[in-house]
Amino acid sequence: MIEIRSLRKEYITKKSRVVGVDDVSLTIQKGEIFGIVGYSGAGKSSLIRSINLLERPTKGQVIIDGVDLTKLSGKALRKQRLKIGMIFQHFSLISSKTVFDNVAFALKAAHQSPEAIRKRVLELLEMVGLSDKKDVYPAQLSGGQKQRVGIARALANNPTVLLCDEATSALDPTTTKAILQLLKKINKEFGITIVLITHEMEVVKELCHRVAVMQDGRIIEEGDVYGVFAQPKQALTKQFIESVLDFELPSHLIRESKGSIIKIQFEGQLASEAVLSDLLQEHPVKANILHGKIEYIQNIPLGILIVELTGNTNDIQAALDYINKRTSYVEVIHHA
Ligand SMILES: Nc1ncnc2c1ncn2[C@@H]1O[C@H](COP(=O)(O)OP(=O)(O)OP(=O)(O)O)[C@@H](O)[C@H]1O
Repeated sequence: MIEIRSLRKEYITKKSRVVGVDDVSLTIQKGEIFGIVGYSGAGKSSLIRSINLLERPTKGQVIIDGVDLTKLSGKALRKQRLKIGMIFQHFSLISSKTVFDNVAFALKAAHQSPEAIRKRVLELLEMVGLSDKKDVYPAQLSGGQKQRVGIARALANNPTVLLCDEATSALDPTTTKAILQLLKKINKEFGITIVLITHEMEVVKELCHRVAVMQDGRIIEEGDVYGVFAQPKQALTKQFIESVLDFELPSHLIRESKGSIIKIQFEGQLASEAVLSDLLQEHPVKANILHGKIEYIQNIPLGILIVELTGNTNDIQAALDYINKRTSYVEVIHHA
């Protein structure tokens, strides 16, 4: 378990004092995949780098499995850090070393025997699907392969925590998916707690169990991923969600509409109920579907339907009341 308590990170520059993280408290459970999302400058890097003390917090505590890292230094800190692996946006591999030696490097730092190192490196390279690349140099690898080496290196000392600093931001969508699948597998098979920072909500949707949204150094919203996607509370969270779930109706559809255009949201098993056909049997309105989709978040469906209702005002109001009762969320986007 990771407990972050009242963490503050200030940077003192020649001209000013910049607050990177402003009083953040967070508990991340063992075995969880926890996403931290925010725009550039929100403080995500400062926060994740404080977890392994790559940045030493100005104030506050970082307690991992009961050990307060902020109280440690020197050898004791280096020993605890072996339990925390980290991967980076630009991979941070050593260009003059082969794939094998890049991974072995992490084990040498932990003073393992050459035989144990060899066995472990081969095991790790097989796990990330790079056994055939062990003797090549980073420059000969694709971005996705480089990140696989980064993952193998990060896992070398059997950490309990893996920190991912924008780990897929430099990769194309297909490679991103493959790396996210690998991270999912690692989390499932080894029960490693994963903390990742990203500016892409799509990554959170694919991978995370819980998410926190950061703005100006603070966490402004936190919750399980399905709940945050289905019912975001803060304006910034809504903006992030829209980047994944939203779409724009062609403006002529809205201009020419003679009824009410509504957005209906169906959560979980409600997504498979025949609400619209029931509605049309019970209410004298017409329903014209303008857009519809079902997203699966953590394998739970979230259905979104945009419908134009036409009929007389009272019937439309009664239809809206009916939909309200049967679904999770309904919003009138436009009234003719
Ligand atoms: N070494 C530093 N010296 C001074 N200010 C810093 C330093 N590192 C970060 N900051 C400042 O701290 C704030 C948070 O930056 P941080 O890099 O943590 O945000 P971020 O959300 O990770 O952004 P990005 O996605 O662009 O990396 C910013 O105002 C940034 O300018």
